[in-house]
Amino acid sequence: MPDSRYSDLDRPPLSEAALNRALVRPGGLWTGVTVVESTGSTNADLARAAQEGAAEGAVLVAEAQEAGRGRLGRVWNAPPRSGLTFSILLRPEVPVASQGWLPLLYGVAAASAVRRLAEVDVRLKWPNDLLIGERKLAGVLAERADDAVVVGMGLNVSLRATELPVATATSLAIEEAACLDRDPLLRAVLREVEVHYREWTAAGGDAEACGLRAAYLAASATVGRQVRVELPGRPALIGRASGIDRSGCLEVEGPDRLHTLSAGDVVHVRPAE
Ligand SMILES: O=C(O)CCCC[C@@H]1SC[C@@H]2NC(=O)N[C@@H]21
Repeated sequence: MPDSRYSDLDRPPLSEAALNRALVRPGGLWTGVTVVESTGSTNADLARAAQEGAAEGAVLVAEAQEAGRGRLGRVWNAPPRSGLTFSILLRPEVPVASQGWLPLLYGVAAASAVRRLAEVDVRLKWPNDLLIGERKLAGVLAERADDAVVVGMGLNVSLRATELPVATATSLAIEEAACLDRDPLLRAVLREVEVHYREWTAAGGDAEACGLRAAYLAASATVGRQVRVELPGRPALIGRASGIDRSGCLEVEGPDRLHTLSAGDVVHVRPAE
């Protein structure tokens, strides 16, 4: 049954011109925002552009995605204009060992922007899922393209309960958030990413020195919790998430020893205390 609280009027298109006016400025990180009606994957498109030599700071937004890519080989699809699906192209000049912080940085920035604008309590499931309670509001996928990194985000804005890809997801509309307007949400996320990225690169990628590690721990819903981590090609690990190391890896106190994980799918197995 259609949900009478929503109509297509709640899903106005994004204006490329307005976004460029708001975000692109001399000396700023963002060099241009492109809005397309539909594409396969904004991450794949920007990865191709990166390989062809595109400069840092390109932003690509799609009103609809037909083959959106998620972490660990999953898909990310949403009805047109019901969310934000966009990618950015970065060329971080920091040591490779520190680059694992980039997806976490993005999570911290996006969570802070959404929290402020939408007035919802967003926390981070490692590495960078945005959660409200235990429900997923947004996901972030960082992919290497030669020496560039493409970071894409999918944020559920006006999805109705019947449109959620999985029952464990949520949207700003379902959470009765203070803002369902995609334009200010997108601007806020990109501005916050720029601030954190500038601080992190100025600190040579040292997440401790620029306060990123502390900001991540403050936003984390995972550290301190009992977790099950599904690991690619290995049995799942059950233990207590105890910290984040210097490279952004998750530390889990397992039954045998301390494990340091650079990838994996975390499940919070007990409610937060
Ligand atoms: O699995 C996740 O949680 C990450 C989802 C990331 C989806 C976004 S949508 C925009 C960008 N383009 C893609 O193909 N994927 C990312």
